[in-house]
Amino acid sequence: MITCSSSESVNPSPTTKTYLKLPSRCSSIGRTSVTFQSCRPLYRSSISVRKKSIKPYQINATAASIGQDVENRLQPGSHQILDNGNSSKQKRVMVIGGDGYCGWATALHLSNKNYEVAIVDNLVRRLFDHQLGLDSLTPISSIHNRVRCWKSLTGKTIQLHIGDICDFEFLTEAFKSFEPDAVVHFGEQRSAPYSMIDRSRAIFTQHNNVIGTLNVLFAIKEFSEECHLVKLGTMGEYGTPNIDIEEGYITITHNGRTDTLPYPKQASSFYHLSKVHDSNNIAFTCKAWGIRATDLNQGVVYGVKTDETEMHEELCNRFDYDGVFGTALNRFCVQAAVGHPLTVYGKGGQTRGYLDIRDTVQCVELAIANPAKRGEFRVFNQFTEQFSVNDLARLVTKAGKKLGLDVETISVPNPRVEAEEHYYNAKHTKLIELGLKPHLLSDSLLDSLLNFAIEYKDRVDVKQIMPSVSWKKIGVKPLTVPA
Ligand SMILES: O=c1ccn([C@@H]2O[C@H](COP(=O)(O)OP(=O)(O)O[C@H]3O[C@H](CS(=O)(=O)O)[C@@H](O)[C@H](O)[C@H]3O)[C@@H](O)[C@H]2O)c(=O)[nH]1
Repeated sequence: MITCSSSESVNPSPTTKTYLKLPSRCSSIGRTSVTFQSCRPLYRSSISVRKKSIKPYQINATAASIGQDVENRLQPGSHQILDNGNSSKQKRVMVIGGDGYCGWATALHLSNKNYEVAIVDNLVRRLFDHQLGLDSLTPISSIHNRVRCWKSLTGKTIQLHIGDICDFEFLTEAFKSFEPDAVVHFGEQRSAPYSMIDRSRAIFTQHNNVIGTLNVLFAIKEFSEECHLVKLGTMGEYGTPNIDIEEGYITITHNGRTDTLPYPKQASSFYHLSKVHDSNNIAFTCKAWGIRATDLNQGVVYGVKTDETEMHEELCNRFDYDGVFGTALNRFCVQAAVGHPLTVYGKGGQTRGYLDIRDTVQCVELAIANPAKRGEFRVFNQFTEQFSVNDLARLVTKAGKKLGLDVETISVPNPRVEAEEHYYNAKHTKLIELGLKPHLLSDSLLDSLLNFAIEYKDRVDVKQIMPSVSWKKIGVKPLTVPA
């Protein structure tokens, strides 16, 4: 049994400085505070915004107590880089959005691989849950307790900088104090339904994502020009064209002339569009300023456990199953566990690239270990297998039957505007060439995901399962959530 010495200290230190930006109500660009005049409060309850001087807060945990189980998972070796060609130091990776689903798993993985890690996060993902009345299937610890627990188990420190990257003053502090060699940027509003709730959420998503990324690009240019940006993009940037999807670029011959051009983008939500805008801004700054960047066009992620999050319950990752943040396969597993019919939207022929969260962390590590060149804008399609929604429903039904679950499927009127039957064939070879060893969706993985959902099924709020956000009905009026 492993004990974690942080578990008694639930509250963060009173000296913690935080700056939380509330969605859509106000935001700041650089030192200029901008208020969206037309944005009214989103919800009936009022939440005050504290806007204070910003100092990164570094957690120092208590002494390590390492059990045998944990020791087995710890990684030997360290990632060294040459410093001015003379001495060497550990590679320093800033994980923006390191408190979220993919970010937390990645921060732990990189720390375990002996990178020096700093998490930058404004904790707004937790605020979305409070505002919308949602919760993770799994109970999750505060970020402060998470990093204390990690330190306690492994002896490794993860720095914590709580603040908003849309605030350039905060980001500057974080960059200057940490001096990253690489920045992994997960710090965006990542739900397509969230971005389609109402006008203010659409604006929040695009402002937060596009301005945040622009600030990161400016910070790299100003303070850390050798730094490699590893940016989480999405396969959704490409849409569902009736031709094969390439990795970022396509060579076209037109009127007798040939060129290699960015692959056409046809995103289908304000969220997915924000990623398209990001890609364009990054590509431009690679050319104009010589930034080195990798855009990881990730597919739909499933799963929850990684080697590191499994080490202790306080390291447990979040697992979303609701109609706003839950993604298809994770949702279907929870639905099967609680006896809710699987919610296939429309005809169910919607096909996407999928990957296990253990491959997300592997892919990010591979991108960091093999950086882009100065001025290069690299694009990798980050998924391992393609499935239609109907395929997923069939797989979960079969796996559920083996566990004695009676799994039904219903066709829900599609709340989105998307093709429900289409051609889909996307390339995904570049990460494999770099050494990715995929965890493909197997019967045993589905069994374990279903068992995981069954273990926590008492925490499921079935009211959150059906989709509630309609692409066509989005309006200008801020939507509130009934109690
Ligand atoms: O209960 C459900 C949930 C989803 N779908 C369908 O499943 C497909 C995927 O939806 P999703 O909610 O699993 O994923 P999506 O909204 O596309 O977004 C997720 O996956 C994206 C990768 S991709 O889909 O664009 O490749 C990431 O960028 C996002 O951050 C992540 O939230 C869609 O056609 C959707 O209509 C259903 O049929 N039933």
